[in-house]
Amino acid sequence: MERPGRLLLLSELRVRNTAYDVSLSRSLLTWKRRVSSPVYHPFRPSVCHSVSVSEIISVREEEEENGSRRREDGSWKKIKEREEKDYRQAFTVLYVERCRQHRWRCAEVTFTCSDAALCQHWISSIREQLAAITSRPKHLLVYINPYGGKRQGKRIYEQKVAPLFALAGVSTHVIVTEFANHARDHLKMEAELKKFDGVVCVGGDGMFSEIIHGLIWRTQIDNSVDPNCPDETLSTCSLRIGIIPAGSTDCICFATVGTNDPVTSALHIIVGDSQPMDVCSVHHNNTFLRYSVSLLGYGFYGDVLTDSERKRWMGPARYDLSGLKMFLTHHCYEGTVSYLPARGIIGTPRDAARCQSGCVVCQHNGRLHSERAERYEMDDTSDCESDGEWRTIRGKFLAINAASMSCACPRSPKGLSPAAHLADGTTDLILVRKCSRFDFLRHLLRHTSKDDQFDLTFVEVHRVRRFRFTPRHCQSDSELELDLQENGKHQIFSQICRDHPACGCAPAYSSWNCDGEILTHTAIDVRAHCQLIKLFARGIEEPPVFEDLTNPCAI
Ligand SMILES: CCCCCCCCCCCCC/C=C/[C@@H](O)[C@H](COP(=O)(O)O)NC(=O)CCCCC
Ligand SMILES: Nc1ncnc2c1ncn2[C@@H]1O[C@H](COP(=O)(O)OP(=O)(O)O)[C@@H](O)[C@H]1O
Ligand SMILES: [Ca+2]
Repeated sequence: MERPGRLLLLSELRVRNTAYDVSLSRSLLTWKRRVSSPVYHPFRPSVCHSVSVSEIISVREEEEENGSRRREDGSWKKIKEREEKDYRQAFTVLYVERCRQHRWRCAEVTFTCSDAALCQHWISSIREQLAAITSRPKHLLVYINPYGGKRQGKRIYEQKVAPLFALAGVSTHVIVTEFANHARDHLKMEAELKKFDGVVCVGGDGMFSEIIHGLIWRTQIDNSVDPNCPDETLSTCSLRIGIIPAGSTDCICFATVGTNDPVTSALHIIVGDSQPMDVCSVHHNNTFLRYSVSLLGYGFYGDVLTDSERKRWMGPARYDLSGLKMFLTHHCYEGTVSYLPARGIIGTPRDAARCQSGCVVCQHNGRLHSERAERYEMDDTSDCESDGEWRTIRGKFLAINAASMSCACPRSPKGLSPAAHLADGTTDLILVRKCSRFDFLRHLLRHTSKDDQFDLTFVEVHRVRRFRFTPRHCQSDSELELDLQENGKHQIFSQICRDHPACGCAPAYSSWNCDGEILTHTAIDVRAHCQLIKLFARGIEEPPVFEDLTNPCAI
């Protein structure tokens, strides 16, 4: 919490008919109960509240008519003659209140004063402070997927989000999508982006994916960048994106805000938070396929997604059923993974520390990345190819996953890669080699417990800037020959496995799950782009240990 700084206003006002010293500085609104007697009173401790100006949602003048005051819901409350005789002028401050598990709520406090001019002075002073915050959005473009998750997107927006935007004076242009890719194409070709301060996505990870595809594509075209070239340095998108969770997994919202709660997300949008985020571009043979911000998964997660699409009618529960089915199926896939390790950065995928609000790892690695990009631009060489040495791994895998962020979600609150960073310009490449069903179950279960899912002999994890994958059936003859020379014996076993599918590594083909969408190709080239987009979020906040120590009133 910030220190109050120079006071702009200090008055004696009342809250529920009790006298308070209320002060306003550029950073804080504080109200402290007046102590009538200097004698220490154990049952009536000095009560002090403070709220950061940056977390005030709005201020409302309370109307008074015939001795009654209008409540927030529009009903009228009689003013008690005896109690508030001289305190009939009132204003209400609406502000962010933190609840359990990273949830935010809109709380309010009503101050009464004896003097109409003083009341107006308070209202206008708070409004002036709010108007001076330039990072707050005033006009938003909202896309609602009415069919995401439990099909509640429209209701969630209308009942929980729109009233908060109205309170905060945020105007909106709302589009309820009519078909898949409606939002993406509207952003790509039609939307008048100059009119807006941000885009809001009401839906799940798949819907968010549509939004970033529209925005990133449009930004590249506007800046004459060729999105088909995997070596191009992409232009960063200026518009921030807000996510109102209304999908099935909602991992991007969970991993950037800490909870899947529409009110919390709406409040992060209103206060104008900003969280940069890495984006991976996925290419096949120098042709652009898709962008990914969370999970790129081949094998297990690709198969779960493919199977679950046929069960969409079940809603979010489809993933549990398909997850169980694919676990029992236990397919393994052969292929070659090559990757470019991230060099010079701080942080590893095995760190105990997590990416949090104001993360120093993201700041440091982000700076490093832009310095390098500037240097490479002057040298006119591609940053990726000259960045280090490629390493290659051939083998049979149950899953090949790349997590550009933790991918924390209600199913796995620590995520697929708990120490991954939102904005460090890297992705964590997780290789789960062929193992028994029992071992794979141990690995999966560790996503839901404190145990380290990477501390198993058949799992390896690398923090990378770029990687390529070629499934065995797409390898060229020369690559296959190289395989044979390197691994002749192993190839003979491969043949035996093919003839006996029960062993679990029959040459089945998987697909890539790219943020919840199935990719059309399996041989891919993936590159992490540091901080390409920004969200209306602030990363995961550390819960306060001792509330009072953070409260300036207590110091
Ligand atoms: C026996 C216990 C097994 C527990 C395993 C839990 C591991 C869960 C990790 C989930 C990571 C999810 C990463 C996010 C993926 C989403 O992009 C994608 C689409 O989401 P949406 O558009 O909202 O539907 N969701 C999935 O692919 C679902 C994966 C579920 C795997 C069980
Ligand atoms: N109006 C619509 N009709 C059908 N599909 C849509 C519509 N709007 C968006 N979609 C698509 O629905 C898919 C799933 O959306 P999403 O909001 O992520 O829900 P879920 O999390 O349940 O998968 C996305 O691929 C998106 O492109
Ligand atoms: Ca990252």
